[in-house]
Amino acid sequence: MSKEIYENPDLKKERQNCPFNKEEITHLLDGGKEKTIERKQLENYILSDEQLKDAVPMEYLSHADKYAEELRKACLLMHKLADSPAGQVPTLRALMGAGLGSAVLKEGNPLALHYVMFIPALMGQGTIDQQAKWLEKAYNLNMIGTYAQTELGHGTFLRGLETRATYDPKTQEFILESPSLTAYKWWPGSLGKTANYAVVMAQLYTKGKCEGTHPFMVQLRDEETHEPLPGIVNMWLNPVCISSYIHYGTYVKPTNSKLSYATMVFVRVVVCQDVTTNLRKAVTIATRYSCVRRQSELKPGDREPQVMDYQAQQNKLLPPLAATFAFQLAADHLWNLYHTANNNIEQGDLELLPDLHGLSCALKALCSSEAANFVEVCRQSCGGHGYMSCSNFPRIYGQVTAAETYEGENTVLWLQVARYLVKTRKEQSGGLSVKYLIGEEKGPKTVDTTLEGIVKLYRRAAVGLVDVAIAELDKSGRKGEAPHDAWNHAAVYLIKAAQAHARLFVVESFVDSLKEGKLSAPVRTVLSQLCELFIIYWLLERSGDFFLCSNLTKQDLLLLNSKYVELLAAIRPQAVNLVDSFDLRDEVLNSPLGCWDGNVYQRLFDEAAKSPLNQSNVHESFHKYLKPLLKSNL
Ligand SMILES: CCCCCCCCCCCCCCCCCCCCCCCC(=O)SCCNC(=O)CCNC(=O)[C@H](O)C(C)(C)COP(=O)(O)OP(=O)(O)OC[C@H]1O[C@@H](n2cnc3c(N)ncnc32)[C@H](O)[C@@H]1OP(=O)(O)O
Ligand SMILES: Cc1cc2nc3c(=O)[nH]c(=O)nc-3n(C[C@H](O)[C@H](O)[C@H](O)COP(=O)(O)OP(=O)(O)OC[C@H]3O[C@@H](n4cnc5c(N)ncnc54)[C@H](O)[C@@H]3O)c2cc1C
Repeated sequence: MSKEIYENPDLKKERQNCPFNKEEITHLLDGGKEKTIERKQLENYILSDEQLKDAVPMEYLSHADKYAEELRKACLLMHKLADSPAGQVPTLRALMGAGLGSAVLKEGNPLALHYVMFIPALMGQGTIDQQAKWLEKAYNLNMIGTYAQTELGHGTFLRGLETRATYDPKTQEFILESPSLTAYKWWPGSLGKTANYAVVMAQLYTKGKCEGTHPFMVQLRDEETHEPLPGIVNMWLNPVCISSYIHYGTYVKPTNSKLSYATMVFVRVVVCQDVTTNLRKAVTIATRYSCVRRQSELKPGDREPQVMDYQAQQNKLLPPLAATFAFQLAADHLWNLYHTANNNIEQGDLELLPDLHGLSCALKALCSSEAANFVEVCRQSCGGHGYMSCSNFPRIYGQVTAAETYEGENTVLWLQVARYLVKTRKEQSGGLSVKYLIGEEKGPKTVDTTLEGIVKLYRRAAVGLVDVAIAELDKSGRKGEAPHDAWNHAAVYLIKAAQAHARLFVVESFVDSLKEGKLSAPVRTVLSQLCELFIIYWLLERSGDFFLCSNLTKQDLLLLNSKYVELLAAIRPQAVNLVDSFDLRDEVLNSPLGCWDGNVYQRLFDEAAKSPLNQSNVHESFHKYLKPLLKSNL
C-alpha cells in the first residue's frame, strides 16, 4: 500500500487555489523549460547517489575528517561529471555554487577554485601556447589549481602585493620569492592541502624595473607524491608568466594594464547569482516555517495564528522574497553584459571593460551585502530553531557574508564604482551609466507614486548623489586639498552615490524584465506586486537619499507607506506558492525548518537525535569532571 505522504495541514491549505502557474516562474528563473528539465535531471543524477550522502552530519566530524569527507565526495562528483546528463559546463556551474553543490558538499568544495578561478584565469589571460599546454591538463584534472593573489599583508591593494617575480634574461626564467612574512600567500582556497599548481599574482621585475602585478603559473607540489616542491616556503620556483608580455627578454606593455584583473570580474559576476541562490534558500526555509509555526495570540481567544499572519513577520520576509527576483534578473543582465564585453575584449575592443568593472563591482557589493542582511532577518524570523546548526541558516549566512569580503571587499568595490561614476559624469562619456547619468529626468521634480514615478525617483537619486559627491570633491579642491585627500574626505558621499546607482540598476532590471517578459497575466500580477513592494521598500529604507535629490514630501512618504502595507497583505497569501516556485529540493535546503512537507517538529527531533551526545544518557565527562565537582563541596 502506498505510504501516505505527510503534508502539514497549514502548508497544504497555503497551496490550495494557487492563482498562478508555479512552473512558469520556475522556468523563468531557470532560463526556460528545457533548462528546468536539465536541472531536475542533473539533481536526480547527483542526489540519488548513495555514496554522496553524509553518513553522519558534517558538524560532528573533526576538521581533518570534514576535509577528507568533502574531498572524497568532490572527487566522486568529478568522476560523475563525464556521464552527466546536463553536460560539463552546466554541471560544473551547478556543482560549484550554493545550489546543488552545497547539497552534497556542505562544508565547501575543495576543487571549487580550480574551476571558478584557476581555469578562467588560464582562459582569460594565458597565451594560445600556454592554453594548449595547461588547459587540457586542467580540464582532465591532471592538475589541480588555485588562484593565489592575497597575501598576509595585502588583499585589496594589488599594487602593494609583495611577492616578486624577477626575470633572469640569462636563464630566461622568473624567480618567484616571498621577501617577507607579510608576502606569504594567505587565503587562496585549496592552497593548503589540495592544489598542486597555482596562478600566482606577483610584481614583475625585469631589468631592475617593476612592471606591476602579473599572473604566473607555479607548480606547488610534486604531481606524484603531492609533497611541496623544494623551497616552496621561500618560493624559488620555476614559474611561467601567464601572459605574453615578455618578448625575447623585453617587457611589452599589455593593451590594458587591468586585463590581469579580468578573472576577478568573472567571479564578481557569478557571485551575484550565487548569493541570490543562497538568499532563495533562506527565504524558502523561513517562509515555510512561518506558515507551519503557530505562536501567541492575534485575536483574543482564537487559536494561535500562523506567525506569517503577523504584519511584522510579513515585513521581515516579503522584501527578501521580492529581492530574490530582483537580484536574479539583475544578475542575468550582468551575465549578458559580461559575455558581450568578453567577446569584444577577445577581439581587442576594450570599450565596455570600465562599464563591466563598474557594474560587476556594484552588483557584487549590493547583492552580497543585501543578501547577508536578509539572510540574518530570515534566521531571526524563525526564533530559536533558526539558531540551530541544522536549520542551515548558520552555513548560508557564513557563505553570503564571505562574499561581502572575497573577490573585492565591498567598501573598496563601492569606491571603485564611485570612481567610475564620477569619471563618467564629468566626462559625460559613453558607457552603461550614460543611460542613468545623462538620461536624467528633465522637467519638474514633482513626485508621482506610480511605478514609473518611483523609478524616476531612483534615477534622480542616482544622478543627484553623484553630483553631491562631485560637489564635495570640488569644494575640497577649492580649499587646496590634494585629489587623494579630497577623495578620502568625500568617501561617505561617494559610497552613497555608488549604492544608489547599484539600486537603480536592480530596479530598472526588475521593471524592464516585467515589461519585456512573455508572462501570463497571473504571473505578471504577482511579480508586479513583488516588484512594486521591493522598490517601495528600498525607497522607504533610504528615504534620505530621495529627500536630498527630489521633491519627495512627507505626504508622499505616508502614501508610499500605506501602499507598502497593502502590498504585504496582497502578497501574503501567495508566499508559500512563490517559494515553491523556486523548486528547491529538501536536500538543497538541507533544513528541517524548510522541508516541503512541513513536518518540522519530527525532523528537528530526528536531527537532534543524531548528535553523538545523544547516543548515551550520561556522557563520560560526567564521571571525569562534573561528579568530582559535585562532591567537592566548594
Ligand atoms: C570546463 C571548464 C569550465 C570552467 C568554467 C566553470 C565555471 C564555474 C563557475 C561556477 C560559479 C558558481 C558560483 C561560484 C561561487 C563563488 C565562489 C567564490 C570562491 C571564493 C573566491 C574568492 C577569491 C578571491 O577573493 S581572489 C582575490 C580577490 N581580490 C580582489 O578582488 C582585490 C580587490 N582589489 C582590487 O580590485 C584593486 O586593487 C582595486 C580596484 C581596489 C584598486 O586597484 P588599483 O589601485 O590598481 O586600481 P585604481 O588605481 O583604483 O584604478 C586604476 C584603474 O583600473 C581600473 N580597474 C581596477 N580594477 C579593475 C578590474 N578588476 N577590471 C577592470 N578595470 C579595473 C579602475 O577602474 C581604474 O580605471 P581608471 O580608468 O583609471 O579610473
Ligand atoms: C572565504 C574567503 C575566500 C577567499 N579566497 C581567496 C582566494 O581563493 N584567493 C585569493 O587570492 N584571496 C582569497 N580571499 C582573500 C580576499 O580576496 C581578501 O580578503 C579581500 O580581497 C579583502 O582584502 P583584505 O583581506 O586585505 O582586506 P583589507 O583590504 O585589509 O580590508 C580591511 C579594511 O580596510 C578597508 N580598506 C582597504 N582599502 C581601502 C580603501 N582603498 N579605501 C577605503 N577602505 C579601505 C576595507 O574596506 C576594510 O574595511 C578570500 C577571502 C575569504 C574571506
